[in-house]
Amino acid sequence: MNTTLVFGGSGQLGHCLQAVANRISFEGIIFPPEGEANILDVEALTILFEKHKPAYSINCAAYTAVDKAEDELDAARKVNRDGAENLAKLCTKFNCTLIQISTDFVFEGNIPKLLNEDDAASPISVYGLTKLEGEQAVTANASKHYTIRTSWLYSEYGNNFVKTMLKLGADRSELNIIADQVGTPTYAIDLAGAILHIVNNDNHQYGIYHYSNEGVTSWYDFAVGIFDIANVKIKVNPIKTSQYPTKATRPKFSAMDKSKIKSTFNLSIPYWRDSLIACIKELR
Ligand SMILES: NC(=O)C1=CN([C@@H]2O[C@H](COP(=O)(O)OP(=O)(O)OC[C@H]3O[C@@H](n4cnc5c(N)ncnc54)[C@H](OP(=O)(O)O)[C@@H]3O)[C@@H](O)[C@H]2O)C=CC1
Ligand SMILES: Cc1cn([C@H]2C[C@H](O)[C@@H](COP(=O)(O)OP(=O)(O)O[C@H]3O[C@@H](C)C(=O)[C@@H](O)[C@H]3O)O2)c(=O)[nH]c1=O
Repeated sequence: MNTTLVFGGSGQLGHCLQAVANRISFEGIIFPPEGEANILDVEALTILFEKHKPAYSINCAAYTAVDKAEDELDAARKVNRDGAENLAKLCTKFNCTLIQISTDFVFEGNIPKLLNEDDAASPISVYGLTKLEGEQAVTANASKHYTIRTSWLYSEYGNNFVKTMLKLGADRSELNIIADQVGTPTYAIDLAGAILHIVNNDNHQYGIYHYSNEGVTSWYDFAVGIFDIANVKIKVNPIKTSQYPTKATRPKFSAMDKSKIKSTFNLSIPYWRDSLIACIKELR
């Protein structure tokens, strides 16, 4: 039986992988505690690889605080680039396939079209830059890798936009939400299912893939959908990016084309609103 090691298992996607692996009785998946699986600690990682001899490693570990990263380039780069590079080198040494998770924020997002894997990445934030450097480190150092770019993750676990909206909706009567940033929300449970599907149906077509839910929306329409589905009465005002100043600049348009992952792995992807309904049902 193959062993799969998950790094960053205590984060949002890590929790979703645990939930889906349990649900589908996925065998041989291990979630080592962060104390034993710090992706910056090559010695500890080597011990783990020697012990478990994994066929797959899934890297969910990341520095994900987008605004904070603007003041913490070194800290973000350490985890997002150096950590990914450490895992890539060990995977090559131990003949393991690395599944690296990346982001739509590697794109500048100035062209209103569905982005595919060959479109040029040109990040406009420190977080996006360090995630792109992580992708490049993986491509350069892992002989077998699937690098999956995803976007706007949410779930019942960790911190995310859906939970923030529900929290704010409980004690505010009005909210201003940016309407001129467009992309696709992704239920992290769906992504976790897709990752385990790839492990189960590995056809060695290594490289970069895009995965989000289907459809395109703005943060404003996403928020309206959240309150509508959760039956929360609140006034939501559409605003421009310039009316909601943040440290990091975010792409205006970062919806991705998923044709490659769907055809390569025979995957079907749920529409974003259907998955949002499923998540809110879990949350309630
Ligand atoms: N969240 C989102 O909207 C999106 C996320 N992504 C990508 O998806 C992946 C998963 O994101 P998500 O689960 O939401 O992120 P989280 O921030 O929820 O989880 C990241 C996890 O990584 C852990 N971590 C940080 N540094 C290290 C380290 N040195 N060694 C081991 N673990 C570490 C964190 O632990 P601790 O909390 O203790 O620091 C945390 O548990 C990331 O690669 C992210 O860049 C892509 C698009 C959208
Ligand atoms: C809370 C709030 C946010 N917003 C806007 C700010 C921002 O443009 C957008 C989302 O804000 P958040 O800070 O929740 O999301 P953010 O952390 O920017 O989300 C990103 O995280 C990283 C990790 C990724 O990889 C990306 O794909 C993306 O999911 O909503 C409002 O307009 N009004 C509000 O009240």
